[in-house]
Amino acid sequence: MGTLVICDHPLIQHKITFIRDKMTNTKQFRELVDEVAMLMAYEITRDLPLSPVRIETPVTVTEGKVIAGRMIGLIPILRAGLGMVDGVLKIIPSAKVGHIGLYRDHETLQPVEYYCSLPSDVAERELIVIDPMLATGGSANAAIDMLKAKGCRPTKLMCLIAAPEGVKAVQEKHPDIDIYLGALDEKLNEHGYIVPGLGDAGDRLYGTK
Ligand SMILES: O=P(O)(O)OC[C@H]1O[C@H](OP(=O)(O)OP(=O)(O)O)[C@H](O)[C@@H]1O
Ligand SMILES: O=c1cc[nH]c(=O)[nH]1
Ligand SMILES: [Mg+2]
Repeated sequence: MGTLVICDHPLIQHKITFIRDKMTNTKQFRELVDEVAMLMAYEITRDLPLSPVRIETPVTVTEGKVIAGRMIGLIPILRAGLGMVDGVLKIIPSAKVGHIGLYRDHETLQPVEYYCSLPSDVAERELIVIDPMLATGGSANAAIDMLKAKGCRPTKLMCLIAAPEGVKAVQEKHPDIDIYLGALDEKLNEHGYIVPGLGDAGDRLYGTK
């Protein structure tokens, strides 16, 4: 089973509280999501391998450590996943970005695919799937399915807020994936929304409702 990491650093908890607040406007919401994504990237990169390098300080020659060149790809699920990409890229600037377009049918809650564009060397990269919301888990599972079907190597799923139902669904279907969350909420409501959640992440990011 992949690991489940709740990134509950006080800064992340503080910012998620304002992200949840319905009085937070679109501009503030976007900025906060960007900041939390950046802070979560710190935790997500904790296992990056290092290699030694000899450098010269103004005082002496010494051995430092640098990231050992692991190739990473970020796969935001459109639309809402886009809101977290720039924050992660601030920490992992060499990552390439592929996009998967999925929307959740409002009646059936099933994900519907409408776009897929991946970097040419995607199969050589370790992929992090990004979406602020993990509700039923249908969208995340569909994105991971699509990547695996193309011979790619998704290893991590990064979400701002999840419902226990979504975590369980991904763990059952893709036990090889490590899940990183900013918060694990209580439940889904009868409309498939996370409670307490933050409402519709895409609409709040882009002001579409
Ligand atoms: O776990 P699930 O039950 O699949 O729900 C989560 C999905 O729902 C939202 O996308 P939405 O369908 O609202 O599309 P949008 O990002 O374009 O708003 C969210 O960003 C996830 O992709
Ligand atoms: O609570 C939810 C569930 C799915 N998608 C969202 O944007 N919010
Ligand atoms: Mg939406």
